[in-house]
Amino acid sequence: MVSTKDILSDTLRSPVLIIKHKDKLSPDYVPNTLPHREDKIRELGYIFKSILTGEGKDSERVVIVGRTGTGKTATVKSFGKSFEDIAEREFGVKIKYVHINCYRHRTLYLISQEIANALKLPIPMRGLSAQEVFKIIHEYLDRRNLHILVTLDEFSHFLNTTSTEEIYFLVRLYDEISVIIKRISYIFIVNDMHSIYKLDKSIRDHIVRRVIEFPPYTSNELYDILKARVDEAFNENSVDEEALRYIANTYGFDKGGSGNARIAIETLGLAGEIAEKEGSSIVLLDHAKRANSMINPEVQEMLDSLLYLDLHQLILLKALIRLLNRSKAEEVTMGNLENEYIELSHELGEEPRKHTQVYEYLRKLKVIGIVNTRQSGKGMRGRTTLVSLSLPLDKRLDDFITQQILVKLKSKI
Ligand SMILES: Nc1ncnc2c1ncn2[C@@H]1O[C@H](COP(=O)(O)OP(=O)(O)OP(=O)(O)O)[C@@H](O)[C@H]1O
Repeated sequence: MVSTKDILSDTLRSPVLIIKHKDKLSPDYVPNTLPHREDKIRELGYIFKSILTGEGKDSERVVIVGRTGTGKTATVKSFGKSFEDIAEREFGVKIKYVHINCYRHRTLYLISQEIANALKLPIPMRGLSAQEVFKIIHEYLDRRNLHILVTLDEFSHFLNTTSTEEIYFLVRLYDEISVIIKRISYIFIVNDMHSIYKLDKSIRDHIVRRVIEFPPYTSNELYDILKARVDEAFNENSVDEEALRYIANTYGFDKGGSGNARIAIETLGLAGEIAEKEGSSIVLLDHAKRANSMINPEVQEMLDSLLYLDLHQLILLKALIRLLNRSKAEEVTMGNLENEYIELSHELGEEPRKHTQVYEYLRKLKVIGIVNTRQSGKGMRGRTTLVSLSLPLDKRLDDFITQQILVKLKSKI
């Protein structure tokens, strides 16, 4: 038996856990709600409705196109599962949703096997061709009065590696096998239309009937997605608003980011882990910044672009770092930054640039993405620009900038 004292002692000494359900942060997890993809689910519903009402005699097809991390897989999987349920419950129609990743299954044969597996359909051991397997599948669907909706995710891998005959067979299935009811419909997922447009028209027209585009997420959209994920995966009140906003702004397409929800969620998860490791009970802005610099591929590009900055742009950046270090604040006013810049310029034997020029430098640093600016809200006298660093204050970054300044100063002599 463990004593109350021991239990309590263990509990009090054990690290603070911020993340409640780690699995809900995994890239494979499909949440119940998909903010900002509701209209896409509706569109899919309209397209495949004809299978339920029996009015469509054709095999339905739709192409889903969008950059990486725009929710294509999650949305389609979520749609497929609900579609199966509602079809049976409310319409008495049996539909099986089958999701196949063409990166893993990039031949017609492997695709036919995956469909058979999903239907739990035993395929005779003797070597059947993919075409024969498709016929057996169709006979089975007829016998069971079943439809299947097959999603071919990462479809470009199939198009780029398989033979024209196989592509032709897959998409012109009903020219090859004669049936009364066409029971197989498709969703094709691609990152761009390139691999489809280069196909012969006789194939392409059987793929591109309808297209649904998934645009990259804006920062406000990412914010809603992250917020919903925080509610599912984290303990209550354990993620600071600022941290969330920072991640959303970093990846928001409208702010120059990639609009990729996967990386945004990954950053959130890592920020949670960093905070936990440090014994913090809340994920703060600095945790998010550090997570970002570990994950974001754009950070390296940002550092590379520092090599192209002018001497005075670098001095301004160094002044910002010095001021942030000294004040231990997250952001500084433009006025203070300018004073620091003037002081540092004098220390380096440089004539400080004019006010308007300094503003121009700041704009450049903002475009690169290394600094953020915002207007102060109420509470400060007048409105002033507040400047912060978008990377964590890190000694390596500081040293790198100092070194670049020295290089530039030397090359002037
Ligand atoms: N609207 C959303 N709401 C909640 N989570 C989302 C949303 N969109 C994407 N996600 C999450 O972001 C991650 C990436 O999404 P998903 O895999 O669906 O993107 P994708 O467009 O299929 O990317 P890829 O082209 O790289 O396969 C997943 O973890 C998914 O759950």
